[in-house]
Amino acid sequence: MIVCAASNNAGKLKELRRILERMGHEVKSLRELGINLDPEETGTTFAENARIKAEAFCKASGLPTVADDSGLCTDALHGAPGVYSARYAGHHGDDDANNAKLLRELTDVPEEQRGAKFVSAVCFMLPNGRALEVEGECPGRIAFTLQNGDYGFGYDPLFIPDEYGAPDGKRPNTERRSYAQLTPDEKDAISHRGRAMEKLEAELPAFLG
Ligand SMILES: O=c1nc[nH]c2c1ncn2[C@H]1C[C@H](O)[C@@H](COP(=O)(O)OP(=O)(O)OP(=O)(O)O)O1
Ligand SMILES: [Mg+2]
Repeated sequence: MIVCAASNNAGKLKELRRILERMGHEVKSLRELGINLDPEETGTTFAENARIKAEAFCKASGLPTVADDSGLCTDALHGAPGVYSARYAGHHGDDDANNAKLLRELTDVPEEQRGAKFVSAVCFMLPNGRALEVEGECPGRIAFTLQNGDYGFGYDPLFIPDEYGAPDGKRPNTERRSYAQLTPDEKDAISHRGRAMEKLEAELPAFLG
């Protein structure tokens, strides 16, 4: 089917597009649809915010719409930045400032207390208002310095997933590669978003009836 991938974040959009295309859908971005809208994310949970975005963009596009609300939750900061991940350093979507702030907040936190997880809530909404909501998580750790790679966006250079995808399944991340140092396939197989979309794919046939 033709699906609106509803994100104003270029890095996230790229991931949603490739996963949805792998699922066999035709993807339209907000830009391709001429939709210039940034709904206020007033929810207190990832799921609430995903639904707010899915609803707004589904209305605007008239297409089945996929929205994702996601973020990084750290143990040492009791779940922060969480739903505030995009605006952690104050200015929405300033990845460099957000990464710098996270490193600063965790300056004296030792390795064994640097556990974290990435969370993605995905809401798939039909123009008739029915919605399918799923969530995915990826456990990992926060690095001590930026580990930039050939890929990634947002907090990717600071997140070390516990495992990553390999052709023969998943393998433990003993090399401590960051999300930014994984190929798209290696990331999608274990990422919060990849896992949420895996659930969506599994539940979609029954939902559509
Ligand atoms: O795989 C990821 N790798 C790195 N960083 C990530 C990832 N997934 C979410 N993130 C970060 C980006 C942003 O700081 C926040 C999401 O905020 P979130 O409101 O869901 O997205 P957004 O405002 O960037 O775009 P939009 O709402 O239009 O989809 O978490
Ligand atoms: Mg947002």
